[in-house]
Amino acid sequence: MQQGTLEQDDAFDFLFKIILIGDSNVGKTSVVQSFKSGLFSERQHNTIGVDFTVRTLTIQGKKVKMQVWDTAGQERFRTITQSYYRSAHAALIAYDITRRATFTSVTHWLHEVQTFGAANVLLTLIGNKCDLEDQREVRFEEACALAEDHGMAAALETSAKEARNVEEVFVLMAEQLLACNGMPLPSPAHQGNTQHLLLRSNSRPISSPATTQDTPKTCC
Ligand SMILES: Nc1nc2c(ncn2[C@@H]2O[C@H](COP(=O)(O)OP(=O)(O)OP(=O)(O)O)[C@@H](O)[C@H]2O)c(=O)[nH]1
Repeated sequence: MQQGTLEQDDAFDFLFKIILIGDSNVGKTSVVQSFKSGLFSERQHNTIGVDFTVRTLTIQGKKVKMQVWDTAGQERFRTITQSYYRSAHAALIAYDITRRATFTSVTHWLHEVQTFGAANVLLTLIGNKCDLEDQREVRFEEACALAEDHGMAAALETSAKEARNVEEVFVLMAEQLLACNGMPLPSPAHQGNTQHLLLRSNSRPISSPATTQDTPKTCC
C-alpha cells in the first residue's frame, strides 16, 4: 500500500507533508509522478490506499523536503485515507477540468480536510488535465471563486501529461509553508512566468492575476 520512494540524500532544512486528495481518476498519481520524475503514463493504475513520494526542493537556499501522500480517490478507501490527514501541513485538492462532477466534489474534499485535518492546514486547488481544453467543463474563474470562498492559498490549472504547472504547484506550496515558518515570501521577480494571486491573510499577491490563452493558468 505504501510504496515509498526514499531519496539518497536525506539532509534537509524543512520537511513538509502534503496530502493529495480528490476524486478517482482526476490525475493525482500522475501529478505526483510528474513532480517526482517528469514522466507521464496514459495507463495509470488506481491508487490502493495511500502511496508516498519524496522530493527535495531548494528554495531560498534551504533544502525543503516535500513528502507527498497520494491518496486513493475511490470511495472504498476513504477510511484508510482519512487517517493521513492529521499530520499534513498542506492539502492539495485536485479535480479534472473535463469532468464537472469532480469539481462539484471539491466541497466534499474540503469537508474531509476540515473534519480530519489540522486546523491550520494550507489548502491549494488544482484543476488537472488542462491539456484537454476542447473537453473543458469547468471554467478557471469558477475554480478561483471557489478557492477564494474557502480561503485557499491558490488555484492553478495543471497538466501532468505536459508537465504544465506541476513544479510550480509544489514550489508555491513550499514557499507558502516556508512563509508560515518565518521565511520571507520571494519577490515577484523570482516567480518566473507563473501568475498567481495568493489568498491567505499571511500572504500577498505575488503577480498579476491577468492570464492569456497561452500562459499557464494560475490565479485565484
Ligand atoms: N490528458 C491527460 N490525462 C491525464 C492527466 N493526468 C492524468 N491523466 C490520465 O487520467 C487517468 C487517471 O490518472 P491517475 O493519476 O491514475 O488518477 P488518480 O486521481 O490518481 O486516480 P485514483 O488513484 O483512483 O485516485 C490516467 O489514464 C492518466 O493517464 C493529464 O494531465 N492530462
